[in-house]
Amino acid sequence: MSATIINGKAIAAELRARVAAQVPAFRDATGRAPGLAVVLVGEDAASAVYVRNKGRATREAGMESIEHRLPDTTTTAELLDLVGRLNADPAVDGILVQLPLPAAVDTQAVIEAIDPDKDVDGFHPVNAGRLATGLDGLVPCTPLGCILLLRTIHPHLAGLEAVVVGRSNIVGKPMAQLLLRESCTVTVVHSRTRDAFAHIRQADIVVAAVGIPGFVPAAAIKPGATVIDVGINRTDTGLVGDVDFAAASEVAGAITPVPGGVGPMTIACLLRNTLVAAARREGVSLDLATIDGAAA
Ligand SMILES: NC(=O)C1=CN([C@@H]2O[C@H](COP(=O)(O)OP(=O)(O)OC[C@H]3O[C@@H](n4cnc5c(N)ncnc54)[C@H](OP(=O)(O)O)[C@@H]3O)[C@@H](O)[C@H]2O)C=CC1
Ligand SMILES: Nc1nc(=O)c2c([nH]1)NC[C@@H]1CN(c3ccc(C(=O)N[C@@H](CCC(=O)O)C(=O)O)cc3)C=[N+]21
Repeated sequence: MSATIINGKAIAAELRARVAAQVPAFRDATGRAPGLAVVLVGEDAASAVYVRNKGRATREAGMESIEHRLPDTTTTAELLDLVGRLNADPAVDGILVQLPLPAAVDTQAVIEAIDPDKDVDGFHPVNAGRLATGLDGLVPCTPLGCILLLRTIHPHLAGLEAVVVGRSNIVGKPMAQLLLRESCTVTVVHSRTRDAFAHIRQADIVVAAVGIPGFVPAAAIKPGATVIDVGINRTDTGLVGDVDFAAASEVAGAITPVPGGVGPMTIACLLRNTLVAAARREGVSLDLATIDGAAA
């Protein structure tokens, strides 16, 4: 069997277009564009590429991109000061501090300093708590992008068995919360799980966010399952995911490629979250079901 390849690049382009289509109404209502501030500390080459891509996508959607590039000697105090100024700036609707930060910086303090209503990454404990308790908030971009990809295959996710591989605060845990919100039966496996593959083999939906190239083998996938590969691993042979794509695509029912799967959705969801944050701050109403493509 040959799996459906889920075209994240195309689905992300559609989401970006739906977000961009809402920007003129926001401008008319408020007299300004939604603004996204991105903070990049240090010279990490991969981070610089993402930040450049985010800036371009933001401008293409008709939003304002505000980039702050700081040296890798930047202190926690300096970052807290910058975040404080961005919190107070009425032209800034979204704040993203690119991770990882240099080891000397107190990352948690920086995340907690961001105004939760401008936290377009959804990493602030207030937004994690809102997600866990069913309140409206800002949801992490990568897991949200995974849900939107899953919906293209499964219009109804309720009742499906989902296994999330990885339990990080930025991917695995919020992914599990979102799948639970969709009424999936959710299992989270991690490095201390006794037999991760035994769990994965039961899953209708596998979301792999491990950071190990090809960690999930074809033998661990239930025939026909939907596989979402979050992994972005740079190897000698190029960018690869956490799933053995070539073999897994012979077993799965549907699978995301790397590149061209989850990555582009992360950026599209960042624009979506910036629009959502801007609209909530200004009291402008939005039809989220239409933007997310979930309208009947
Ligand atoms: N496409 C995108 O937009 C994004 C992609 N990524 C990519 O996703 C991947 C994961 O990222 P992130 O969540 O930040 O990574 P982390 O390193 O923070 O988390 C990795 C998780 O994998 C688990 N793990 C490690 N080894 C095993 C194992 N042998 N068996 C089972 N579980 C294991 C860890 O378990 P434990 O907790 O026990 O240590 C941990 O929970 C990376 O490749 C990253 O580059 C990340 C963000 C966005
Ligand atoms: N505060 C913060 N928020 C993040 O969301 C965040 C972060 N820090 N740090 C790093 C990770 C990683 N991440 C990606 C975004 C886009 C692609 C992406 O567009 N990938 C393309 C390929 C890009 C390439 O070729 O390098 C693809 O998969 O097709 C990948 C990874 C966001 N992250």
